[in-house]
Amino acid sequence: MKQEHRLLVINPGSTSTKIAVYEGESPLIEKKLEHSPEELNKFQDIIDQYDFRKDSILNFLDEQGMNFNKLDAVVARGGLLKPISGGTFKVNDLMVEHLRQGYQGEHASNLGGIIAKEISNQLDIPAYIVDPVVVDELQDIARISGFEPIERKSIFHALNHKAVARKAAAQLGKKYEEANLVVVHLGGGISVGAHNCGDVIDVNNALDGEGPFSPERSGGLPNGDLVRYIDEHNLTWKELKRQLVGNGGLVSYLDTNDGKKVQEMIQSGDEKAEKVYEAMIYQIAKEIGSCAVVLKGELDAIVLTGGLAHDEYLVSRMKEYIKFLGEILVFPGEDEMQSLAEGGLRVLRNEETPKDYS
Ligand SMILES: Nc1ncnc2c1ncn2[C@@H]1O[C@H](COP(=O)(O)OP(=O)(O)OP(=O)(O)O)[C@@H](O)[C@H]1O
Ligand SMILES: CCCC(=O)O
Repeated sequence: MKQEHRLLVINPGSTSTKIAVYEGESPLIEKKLEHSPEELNKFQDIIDQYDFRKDSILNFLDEQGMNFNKLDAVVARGGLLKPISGGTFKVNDLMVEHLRQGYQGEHASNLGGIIAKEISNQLDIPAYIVDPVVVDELQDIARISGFEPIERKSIFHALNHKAVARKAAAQLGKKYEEANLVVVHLGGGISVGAHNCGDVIDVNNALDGEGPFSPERSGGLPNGDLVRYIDEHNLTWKELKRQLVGNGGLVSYLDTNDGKKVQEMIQSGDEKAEKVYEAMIYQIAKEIGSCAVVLKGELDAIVLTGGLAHDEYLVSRMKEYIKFLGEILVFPGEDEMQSLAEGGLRVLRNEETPKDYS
């Protein structure tokens, strides 16, 4: 009988590192290693977490009695590289260099490709990344910001967007390449993308202050007031990022990034929590409306996904705003580990040629 390919899958997120071992499409081991703020705050920059994250992964796999020699590849979630098209990329030295330097900035997923490459080098097997956060399929007009020195960028939860969009299209009896969808990833960050026949032609840069606020991100802010705030507080770029990206949004107003906690606050009559949560839903709904306009109203469905899509209160409040736009499909949570494994398998099975990062 033909042996299925075995893959190690690594997905470093802002507060956790998800690990899995797949045999074909089936997970043999799955683990989410949670990292407390106390653990992570010890590190100045995300890249400084490299040894800590790698050791956490290797220690866990050792505890599981993992036989590394049976692996065929390591697949990881990739980070803030140069803008690239979607698909599976082989991790090469240039990619590792760009992930280390944070070519387009800092993000936990920068660590994915670097750790994957190191483990794969030791085992003499390939390392891949799939649909990294810099997948760029923007239509040209969407690149224009309104101020010439600054161009809009595509930075979003591409892996989950693409995976869920394919599922939604299948549910609608269409190929992804034939469907028009507005996909809404509701995680620690929130990205809302207009998917036009297989390409994400416009999306808010979820990491860099575009679009709605989210559990951890401020989203777009009034420019003038932001500049005054930086000036008054004498902030460096790094200090500002720390406030707006990790400590913006719900964290800034309610001191938590946890949607379930916010729900508890609302249920116990906390009026501020209710108002702020409603404002987040309102901003997301506005962004969905923008994407519906980008698609000129010709959309097959709006697709809600990510952790917050588990929250029935949020989903029903959201529907009040957007139901006039058409069908709404909900895929709570994310399927990133499975999507990473599938991206690696397509290459190992010679169904797809891995792309070269150059
Ligand atoms: N049942 C639920 N009710 C309300 N909120 C929930 C529920 N389950 C998860 N969440 C919230 O979803 C958010 C996290 O979503 P998710 O796990 O998709 O994000 P992440 O992976 O941490 O970050 P990102 O997706 O931005 O990379 C948190 O605010 C979490 O509390
Ligand atoms: C995936 C990039 C956007 C974010 O982390 O919010």
